[in-house]
Amino acid sequence: MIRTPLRIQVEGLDHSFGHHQVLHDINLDVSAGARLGIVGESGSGKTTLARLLGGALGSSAGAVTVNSAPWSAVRRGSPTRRAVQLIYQDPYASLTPHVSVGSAVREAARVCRRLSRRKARAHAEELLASVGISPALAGRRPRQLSGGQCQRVAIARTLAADPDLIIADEPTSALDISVQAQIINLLLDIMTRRGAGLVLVSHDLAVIRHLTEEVVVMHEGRIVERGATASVLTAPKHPYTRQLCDRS
Ligand SMILES: Nc1ncnc2c1ncn2[C@@H]1O[C@H](COP(=O)(O)OP(=O)(O)OP(=O)(O)O)[C@@H](O)[C@H]1O
Repeated sequence: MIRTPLRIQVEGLDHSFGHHQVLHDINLDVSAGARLGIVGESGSGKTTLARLLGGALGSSAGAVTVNSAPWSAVRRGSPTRRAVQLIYQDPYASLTPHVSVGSAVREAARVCRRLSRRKARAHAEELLASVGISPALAGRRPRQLSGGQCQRVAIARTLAADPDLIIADEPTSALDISVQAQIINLLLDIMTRRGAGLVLVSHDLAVIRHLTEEVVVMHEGRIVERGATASVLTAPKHPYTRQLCDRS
């Protein structure tokens, strides 16, 4: 299938929850090959921005567009919607509790790739194997797996959609240190082997340095600094970025 090159544009985005304005005048351009990090202290608006970028949260008309259309105009299940996949901090939250992990990945493969049930089953097994989940675990429900295993399943399900861009919000922060590196390496492998782009929200500047080429620094709902990851993190210009780097 030939796809339109993906481009998400954010222009003058403000966002409020009730009377609380949490994002102020955000401007950002993200395309399929992006490797963009979003950093900032807790409450600075990173998750909100990630969800708006991925169309998981509605924005004021026209402030966030995907291939020039507002997310609200992009149909569920459409190729554009599938091209952008979100991975959340809590791996259990992104899976349905009573559905076995094998079924979750199989169903995603069936719907996203329009496969027959038989082919979807085989494809789901391949995807689970590719993230290191053995077929013996496919019948388990999310809570019968560890957090790390569950995050792998969430990634396998994301891969079923063959995304151009993965938006990952703190994908390792709920996991044991020993498992974090495995998930990071998995994301790196997906980017290099499948050519998917990544928008990564993380508190961990070492991870941001490892996985991204550009970074935006958020403070109190505004982007206060942006640029090549290596230069922003090595020679931060904004005082807030300096503080962030000093603390890590
Ligand atoms: N659904 C919501 N309803 C009301 N307020 C919200 C909602 N989601 C987020 N907020 C508020 O918006 C602000 C930004 O939150 P957000 O989760 O985007 O920050 P963050 O930088 O991702 O923080 P963290 O690093 O702790 O996850 C916070 O003040 C938060 O309390």
